[in-house]
Amino acid sequence: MKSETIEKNYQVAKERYAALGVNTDKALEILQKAPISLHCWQADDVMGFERNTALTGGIQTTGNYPGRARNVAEVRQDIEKVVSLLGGTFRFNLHETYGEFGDKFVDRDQCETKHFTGWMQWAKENNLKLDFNSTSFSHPKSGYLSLSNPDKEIRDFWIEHTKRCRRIADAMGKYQGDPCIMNIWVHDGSKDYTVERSRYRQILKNSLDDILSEKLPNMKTCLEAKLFGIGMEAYTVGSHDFYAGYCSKNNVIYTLDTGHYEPTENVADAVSSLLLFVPELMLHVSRPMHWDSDHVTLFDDKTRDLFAEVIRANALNRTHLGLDYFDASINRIGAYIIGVRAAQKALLQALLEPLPTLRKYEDEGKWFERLALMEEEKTMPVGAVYDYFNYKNNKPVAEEYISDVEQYEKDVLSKRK
Ligand SMILES: C[C@H](O)[C@H](O)[C@@H](O)C(=O)CO
Ligand SMILES: [Mn+2]
Repeated sequence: MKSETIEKNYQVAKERYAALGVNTDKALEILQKAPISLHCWQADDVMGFERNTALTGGIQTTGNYPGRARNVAEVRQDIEKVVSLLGGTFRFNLHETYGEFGDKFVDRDQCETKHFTGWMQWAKENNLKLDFNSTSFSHPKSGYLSLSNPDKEIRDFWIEHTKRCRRIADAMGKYQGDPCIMNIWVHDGSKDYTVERSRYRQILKNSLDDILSEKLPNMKTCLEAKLFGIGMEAYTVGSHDFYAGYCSKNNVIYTLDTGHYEPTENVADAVSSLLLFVPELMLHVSRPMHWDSDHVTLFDDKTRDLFAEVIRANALNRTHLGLDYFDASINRIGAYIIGVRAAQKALLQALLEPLPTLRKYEDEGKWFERLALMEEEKTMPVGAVYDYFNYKNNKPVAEEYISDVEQYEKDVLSKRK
């Protein structure tokens, strides 16, 4: 798009929003600084680099599009490409299985900071802050139960793993001068009706109490709830109720993954409730289709609602923004960019909402006026403001990035056999 067109469109949009009392320049400043945590696992279909094991834990990638990153160097190369095509601020979200373990096999209860120093240096060089995740899936000891396993030996193995991951996250946070956000998601659950629901939840609670008893100043832990997994349809130990209770009681960050709730539930509605009782939220923005299928995040109603709720609750400074999907059926670099841009557009649209007017209408019981303005908002020129954001960042505007992604596929991804 021509520079003059982008600037002209922005001026028109700016005036249109200003007429509603909204300052587009201010919204762009906030968008620029709002960090989005890029999940490492879209690059390689959640395989990691520990050893060649199948993906387990009730999650699944589908598709066999060529160009999957096969090693640490390729993930870095891909993420550098992704970031080069995006405006804004980014973090990078690593799973433990993406460590640099060398030739010797390092089991999960043996992981150490030294396996991640290469990532720490790379992140610094690329102006990224790291986030981290313990990894309980895709391991011979994963089974159906990890931290909630009645078998002490298996449970202790996962407790040790998770404690070590927290220490690694702490070292990352110290190195980068900014807390590393460490997510704990365990797949624990059961395919069929379960009698001892209470017992496993009691065990999970005890394991978490033990894990979280260590005070680590440079990291923050968050706990991710889930409704069900593949092969774990009947019961998930770490359900929403479990973690909402645990996080509220223990002042722990709750991870809200948009793919982890009943399909007709409005996940956005959880934001304002949870934030009354937990210190912060971590978002895993995903797109479930029929089930927790982890399709690429889009600028759809659910994503827009989610970001609108964060802004309406005045909670951007208490919300960590992350993505979580893994689509192996399309170009993976393109998948990252579509998802990030969708999240940024949703955040921008939320920042451009004429909130004082809407609040006033609501207070005065003017519900027709409230509904009318919310309806008009949908077709306001948010696209022109977002184009200007990318243009100002010297990044591809609108669909221009498609050809960059195609070129990278030709030059790099297609050569990975
Ligand atoms: C790979 C991630 O840990 C995983 O996607 C988790 O966050 C999740 O959402 C599991 O369904
Ligand atoms: Mn998730």
